[in-house]
Amino acid sequence: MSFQVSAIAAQSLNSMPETNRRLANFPPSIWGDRFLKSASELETDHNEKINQQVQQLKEKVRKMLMAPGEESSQKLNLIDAIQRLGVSYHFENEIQEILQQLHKSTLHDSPDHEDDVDDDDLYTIALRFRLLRQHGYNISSDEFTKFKDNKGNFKESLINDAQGMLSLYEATHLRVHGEDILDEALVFTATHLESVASHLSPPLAAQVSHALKQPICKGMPRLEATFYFSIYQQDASHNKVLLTFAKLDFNLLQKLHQKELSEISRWWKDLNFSKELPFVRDRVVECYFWTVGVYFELEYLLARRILTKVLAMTSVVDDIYDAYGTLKELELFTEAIERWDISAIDQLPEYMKVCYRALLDVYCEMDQKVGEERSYRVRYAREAMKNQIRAYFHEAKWFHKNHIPTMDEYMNIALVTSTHAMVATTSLVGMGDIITKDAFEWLFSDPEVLRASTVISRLMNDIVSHKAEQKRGHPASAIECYMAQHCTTEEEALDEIRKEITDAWKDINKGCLYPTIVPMPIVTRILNLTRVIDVVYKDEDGYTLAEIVLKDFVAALFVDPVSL
Ligand SMILES: CC(C)=CCC/C(C)=C/COP(=O)(O)OP(=O)(O)O
Repeated sequence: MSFQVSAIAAQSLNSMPETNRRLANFPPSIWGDRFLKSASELETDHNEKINQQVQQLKEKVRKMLMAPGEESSQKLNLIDAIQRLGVSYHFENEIQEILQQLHKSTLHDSPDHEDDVDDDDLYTIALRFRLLRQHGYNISSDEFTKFKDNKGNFKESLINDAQGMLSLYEATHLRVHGEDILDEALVFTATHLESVASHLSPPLAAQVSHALKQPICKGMPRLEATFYFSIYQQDASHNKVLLTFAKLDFNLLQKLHQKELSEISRWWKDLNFSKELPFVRDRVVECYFWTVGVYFELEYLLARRILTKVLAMTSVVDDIYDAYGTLKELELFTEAIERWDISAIDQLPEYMKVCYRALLDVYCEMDQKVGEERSYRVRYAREAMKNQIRAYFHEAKWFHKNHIPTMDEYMNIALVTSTHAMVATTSLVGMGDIITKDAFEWLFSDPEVLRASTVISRLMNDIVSHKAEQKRGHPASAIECYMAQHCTTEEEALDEIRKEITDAWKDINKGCLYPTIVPMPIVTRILNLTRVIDVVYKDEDGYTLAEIVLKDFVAALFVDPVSL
């Protein structure tokens, strides 16, 4: 779908002379005041009771997890269920301890490991591989060779083992460069799962078709949990304590998210952009969804508030640079951003003043909230935003000159305008003591994992949005640049770009393995940001066309409680 486009001769909102502006006529927000209203309803005694119940159930789950003497395959299944139901954040140390032990026994082939009679089926081996890789252990993929025949193909008999194939399929998404066996395994499992999906019994059939669209490791954990509740419930051997705990915990956290979203919606409404800047996308709810994809846990409350506000403001600035602003105005705004001083506001047209003031206010609030000791974080975040806006201006100049850059030239700038590096930097500002100056320096050194994540963000966005953007008038995207440079068709350009995305995921997987240069929670932010991209830009420009893509996801996370 493409939205209506018009280039109009508009009287500027602040009686500037008549100017030719591109208006994208973005679809309005679908949420209206929905999240604004709910704040007062949220704090109830009822929550307190549920809180107590959750604590009791949590202890029961912890005991199950730490119970000695179970076969490792059972433990793996329990860990997998805990993770997929979205509650592994309660048991990080316990899970780490179990997997560390398992990894040791896998490496040394200890007697414990040999005693495990049930651990050499495809399902269990692939599950163990996935869980260990997900937790940063660089376990070898060689073990999968035993599922090949003497011609080097995966054995035909595996086709009858849908559970095993699904488990292997999920494991392949953690592959790094050079793991040809997992490349082959992905083709093998995806092909056969597609052909058997419709013949499988209900929970497995739903699981397979979901997995083919959204593999676990690329999905947003909280969203995946909402899907997995019903799958797990239909499994006759499911653990009732765990399921009840996970559902109650989900609903409790949802209340907290609703409260935050209500506060953020209030801030957004008070900015009055719908009147002052009616030509920009109104997507504050989707920005909060994005942020919850980066971190959903209770402890990241401040980090979420900071990141959502920056995302919402970036979206406004993006629309001004991509569409509404004239080149002259953009030059003025870019200069004002370099100065980063409220006195620079005088040089701006009225509509830009509104945006500039709101942007600076967000960073002032950030400074106040993090306190003096952490104000260095805000300086990094500000630098990242300046880089971002410089790059926006660069793209705007290309557009006004009708310049189609080479791919290298394009990527140099477009990786910055993807917002990803700026968002990753800003995501650390409100986090706890684990963040140090070194973490920011690392981000600013363009590490491979961040670059890969940025490549995915830019290219996935371009694939789904370039047609509508070109129609309304927008700087060339990767697709136009690639076609012009290599004289290819659009389909050929898309094939090449999709390969780059696949390669970039391998870099991300590698970057998430120990040893990492910075603490894992920092790398996890980058991984989570990439997952958001996979969800938002999989088939459509889900951010702009929020009604088509994100509406149900937003409702699942912030509107509908899980039924018990
Ligand atoms: C939630 C986030 C990350 C908000 C920041 C604003 C933004 C750049 C959104 C994507 O817009 P786009 O698809 O128009 O980007 P581009 O102009 O780079 O194509």
